Parts: sequence; C-alpha cells; structure tokens
Amino acid sequence: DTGSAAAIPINEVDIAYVTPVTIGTPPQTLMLDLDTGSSDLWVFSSLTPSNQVRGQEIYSPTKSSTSKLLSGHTWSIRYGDGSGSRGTVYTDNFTIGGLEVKSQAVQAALEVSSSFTQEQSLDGLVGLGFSALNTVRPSSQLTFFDNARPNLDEEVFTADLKYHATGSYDFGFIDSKKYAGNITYTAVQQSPGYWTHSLSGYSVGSGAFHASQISGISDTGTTLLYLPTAIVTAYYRQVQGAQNSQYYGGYVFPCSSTLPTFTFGIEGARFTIPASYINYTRISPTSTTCYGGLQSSSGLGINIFGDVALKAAFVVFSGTNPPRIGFAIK
Ligand SMILES: O=C(NC1CCCCC1)N[C@H]1[C@H](O)[C@@H](N2CCCCC2)[C@@H]2OC[C@H]1O2
Repeated sequence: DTGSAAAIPINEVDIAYVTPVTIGTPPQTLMLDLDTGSSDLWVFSSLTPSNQVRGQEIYSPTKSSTSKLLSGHTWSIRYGDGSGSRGTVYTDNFTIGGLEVKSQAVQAALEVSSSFTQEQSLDGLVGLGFSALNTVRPSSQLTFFDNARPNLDEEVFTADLKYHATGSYDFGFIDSKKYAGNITYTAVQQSPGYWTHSLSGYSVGSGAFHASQISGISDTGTTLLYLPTAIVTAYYRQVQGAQNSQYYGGYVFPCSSTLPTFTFGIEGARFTIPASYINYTRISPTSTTCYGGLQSSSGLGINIFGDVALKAAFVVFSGTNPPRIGFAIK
C-alpha cells in the first residue's frame, strides 16, 4: 500500500502544516498536524468542551459505526511550547491520502490548552515519532505509521514541506519526482522516541563550513530551527541590528536587514536554507522588527530541526531496522 496527502500551511508564516485525514464510517474529515516530534494521534472531538472549540472540525465517535471505546484508557500530553491536551481513546478506521489503517487508536480530547483552541484550522495531531513516546495508559498505542508499516510497499514516509506553499507527505514510497540528485541517509537513534540524528556541521552565508557533529531531532511539528547558542550568535553577528531580546524571547532584527543563508550538513551533503525562511515574521503586524527562524536551543536541552530547516529539503523517514533519515535537494 501507499498514501499521499497535502501538507498545507495554516497561516501566512507557515507556523504549522495540516493534512486532511478521514476517521470512521461514514468518513469524518479533519485537518491534522503530522508531527514527527510526538507519538499521540489526538483530535478535537464531541467530548471537547464547547468553550474550548473555536472553529475546529471535531470527531464524533457516536456518529461512526466502526468506532469502539478503548475502555479504561486515558492520555495526557504536554508539548515543548507548553501547549497540551488530554482525553480518552477510541479505535476507528483512519485514512491519510488513500492509505487506511483499521482500528487506529484515535485519542479524543476532553481538554485542550488555549493555544490549540486559538488555532482554528488545526483539528489535532498525528504523531509520527516512535511509538515508545505514546502517552495512552494503561497500554500505550501504536502510531499510524507503525500500524500501516506491515502493508506499506516500502517502510518509509516522506516529508516535502514548502515555504509559503502546499507540500506533501507520502507513505510507503519515495517519489523520485520530488527531489533532485541522491538521498543522503544518516543513522537515527530512536531512543527515547524522537527521530534523533546528527548534522555534520554548518556554514553561515558564503563562510567556511564548520564540521561538527550536532545531535538533534527532525520535528515536523516544530516551526523553527533551534541550534546551539554558539552557532546562532555566529549567524546573527552577520545581521545588522540583530539582538537577542529577553522581551521577545529570542533573536530579533530590523525587517529591512539583509540576512545570510544558513547551510547544514548531513554526512557529506549540504543543504542551504534561504534567508527568506529565516526572516520568519514581524513581531506584530505593523512592526518593523522581525523574529528569526533560527533560534538558540540553550533552554531546551535538545536541538530541534524544525520546519524552517526541513522545508529546505526532501526528507525520508525510514522505519527500517535500524531506522534512518534521508535528506535530498529539491
Ligand atoms: O511544542 C512544540 N515544539 C516546541 C517549540 C518550542 C521549542 C521546543 C519544541 N511543537 C508543538 C507546536 O508548537 C504546536 N503548535 C500548535 C498551534 C499551531 C502551531 C503548532 C503543535 O502541537 C504540538 C507541536 O505542534
């Protein structure tokens, strides 16, 4: 089997991408954020208090003839940005881009935090991290990818995220039309459950490449690129008027500044992030101060290769044994 679905930016700065999925019988369509940085599949539901729902589509298990309550099971998740949700669990038929998993664990939200309520075009998440991170108790549940794997033509899914445009997620095959040249693979450390791997180094603009093993996670659910402070300060030293603002919680600069590109290595391959991706957003609609798409990871305890980096490449998440991750120019 294979599947292929759109990855649609939910706003004009690509804060997140959503993908249409169908749940149940007859099919209920929701727009979910495919997130390689977590492993819970949860949705706004008929059980979510109405004062926490603001325009989202909801999953109603009682309207599906194939839904089953997973009795006695609950879940609760907290994300790195402080957002979170919790609830109960059903199994139902779940499809992404024509690829169906029967009896997928669908975690129905009984409560969501305010940042989810405020994002009216995001109806939940599909965790594509390793199933070890799943929060359902007393028995943890498998991700969509882990459930689909035995039936996939190839044990992979790919992410082709785009800057200010709709990209795609493919399951079970690698579409050679979506990239140029070769795919460079590197080893993944799957414990504790993220797609953890190393960059082989970096360069700023036309500067020299600094070879250095930089470990982090490739996370489609994180908007920005978070790297060690030394690298980030070296980058913003090249930006007129840049400063690390306590007030805004990161590097800001005059929107008129000229930004250098940022290049990261995967083994011997090099991937260049255009300056436009790093000129992320104005700090407020009328401001002339802009917030950077490259920020320091020092407070996080982990480096995060989020969408700002991933959208500069075609990325292959390979569930082979051992797992690996591949990057190609597109
Ligand atoms: O918390 C992180 N990443 C952290 C960012 C700060 C540095 C550490 C990692 N990712 C979340 C993201 O923010 C959420 N958000 C929802 C509203 C629209 C935007 C996306 C969405 O839900 C879970 C995941 O995706």
